[in-house]
Amino acid sequence: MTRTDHGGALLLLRHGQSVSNAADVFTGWSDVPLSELGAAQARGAAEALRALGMRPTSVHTSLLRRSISTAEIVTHGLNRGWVPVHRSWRLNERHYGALTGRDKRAVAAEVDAAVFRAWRRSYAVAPPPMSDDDAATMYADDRYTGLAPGARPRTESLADVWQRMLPYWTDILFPQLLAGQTPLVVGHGNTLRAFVMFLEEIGPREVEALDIPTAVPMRYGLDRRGRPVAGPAGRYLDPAAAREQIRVGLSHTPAAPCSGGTTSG
Ligand SMILES: O=C(O)[C@@H](CO)OP(=O)(O)O
Repeated sequence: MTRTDHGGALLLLRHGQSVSNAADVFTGWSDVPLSELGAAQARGAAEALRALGMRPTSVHTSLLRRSISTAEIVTHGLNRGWVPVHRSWRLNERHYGALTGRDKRAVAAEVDAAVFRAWRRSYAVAPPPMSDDDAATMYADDRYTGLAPGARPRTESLADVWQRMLPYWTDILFPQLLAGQTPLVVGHGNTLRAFVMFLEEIGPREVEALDIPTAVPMRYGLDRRGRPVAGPAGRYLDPAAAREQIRVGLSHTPAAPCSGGTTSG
């Protein structure tokens, strides 16, 4: 694979608001649709990318419909519905274990605030695992038949998320970037936290304060060493839109740490 002079650019986008985000429910691998606001946010993301002249050459989604729908809205909004699409369970949201489908405020009322925060935002701590029955239902879904039984998560920490995303970066995204392409990854709040942690070499403590707003595009170019770097304005193509999302998000679940500006999405 030949590397171009400038390398490619990686575009990252969290899906638009889902109905579970709107209801403040732990989502993880549950497959919920976009809310009306989420679909409008996806149209806005397409508009932002078009205004800034961003032209993705491939699109990468999880197997979850909030990622797939957002990607469809964005590519059609850019008049680039023809670009190759790759989908992988490796890009799924972090598996939220036994918290999946539970009301965030109800869980916050049951456990110590530090435990709740560690489940949501720490690097190393995973929430309690999903029950056998719930896992059996989840993995009866056709989309997961390719996943070896031993590789079907019952819960995941952010560290686990990065481990299962790493082959996708190494085998699919990085070669595309070295070839000068512009892959667009339409991901999830916690998978994109793991991506940003890796790309910006953020440490486990610092990542606790990192949150990713819905449908605000981010861009990383490649430096001369092939290391991805954020542009002069930082990771967000529209920092003002990111700040607005963060401000709105702070009215949700009272668990997000405040330093660095976070949102529950
Ligand atoms: O529920 C989820 O899967 C995630 C993102 O939507 O929530 P949180 O922001 O609490 O990690």
